[in-house]
Amino acid sequence: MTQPLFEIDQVTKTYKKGKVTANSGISFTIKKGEILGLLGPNGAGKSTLVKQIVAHIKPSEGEVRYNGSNVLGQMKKVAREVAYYAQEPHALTSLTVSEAIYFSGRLRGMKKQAAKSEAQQLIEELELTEAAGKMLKNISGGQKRLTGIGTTLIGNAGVYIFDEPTNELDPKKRRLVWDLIQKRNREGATVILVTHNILEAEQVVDRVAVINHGQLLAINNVAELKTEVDQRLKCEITTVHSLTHSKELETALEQWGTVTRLSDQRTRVMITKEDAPSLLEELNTTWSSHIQSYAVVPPSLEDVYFHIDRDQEKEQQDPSERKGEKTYAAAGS
Ligand SMILES: Nc1ncnc2c1ncn2[C@@H]1O[C@H](COP(=O)(O)OP(=O)(O)OP(=O)(O)O)[C@@H](O)[C@H]1O
Repeated sequence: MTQPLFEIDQVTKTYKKGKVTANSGISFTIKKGEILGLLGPNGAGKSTLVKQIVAHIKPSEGEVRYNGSNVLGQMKKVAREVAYYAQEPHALTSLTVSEAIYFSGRLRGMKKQAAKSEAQQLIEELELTEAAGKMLKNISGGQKRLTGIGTTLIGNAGVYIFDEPTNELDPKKRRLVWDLIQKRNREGATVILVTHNILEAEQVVDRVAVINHGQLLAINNVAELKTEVDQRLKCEITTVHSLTHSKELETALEQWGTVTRLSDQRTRVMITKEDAPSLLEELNTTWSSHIQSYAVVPPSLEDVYFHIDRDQEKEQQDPSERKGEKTYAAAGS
């Protein structure tokens, strides 16, 4: 078996003499060349985990190994080979955009000329040309983020860790950033991505680790996670009038599966894949004058996330509901 790139082994971090637990007993591996998403709500312990991975935080217990050795024993190598985009804004506010990107390349061991030309290329790719000569303290929040992306991408690190890279960016810039991250991954880089933006993450990640209350709740590829949650499809229907005035339609929909009213005129029916064609035919014939539009959608990563989160909330409320048989967390896979 090929050795994983990172092994996160029973990692725990506590603060305030053990009173605050940022994470607890987390174990999983990261494969070379994959894009792994870390999902979880605010305060879940995601940033703490990535800081442990890049050796910025020493675990209270357990260890993180990079290519088989503890990251704490090879901090210079890790700093050179693992580019980390932190959530906190850039500290070097008196540098210009191009200086910040150029010097990051130099710190990663690049020769002057190579750093200069790659910085120039990244400035163009990130559409920062107009801001290139301005100091970081004088540019917008979004431009600061893009500069941070540039300082992370320069120098072909091999591993990129991004903590919320698309915060504060407009939709066009977000797309630009995802494209650049995916391009690096196609060239062989490993990417770890912390994000709240599940819909965007779904487009780019190979596997997802779901974290909450400092614990790893699930790790698997998106398709597998989805089948573990619910194999039914969602049929979302917009009616011409409120469903309150179409009792017959509501009763008819209830024959197909669980009906949820999303708003006055929007309704969701959970249906099996096999039933979908017949339901659509009925909507098109019997109910066509009642219906404005409909769409059949498979479960999304967002559904997976809320499903897992709901399970954990239940377990915390009532430990007797602990679901020993749940097999989301394929730790070490
Ligand atoms: N230096 C610290 N001292 C005390 N508690 C801390 C410290 N850093 C983090 N914590 C606590 O550890 C927990 C996990 O924090 P962390 O920043 O890892 O979460 P996160 O998932 O990255 O959250 P967000 O999505 O909001 O950035 C939180 O309860 C946080 O308050």
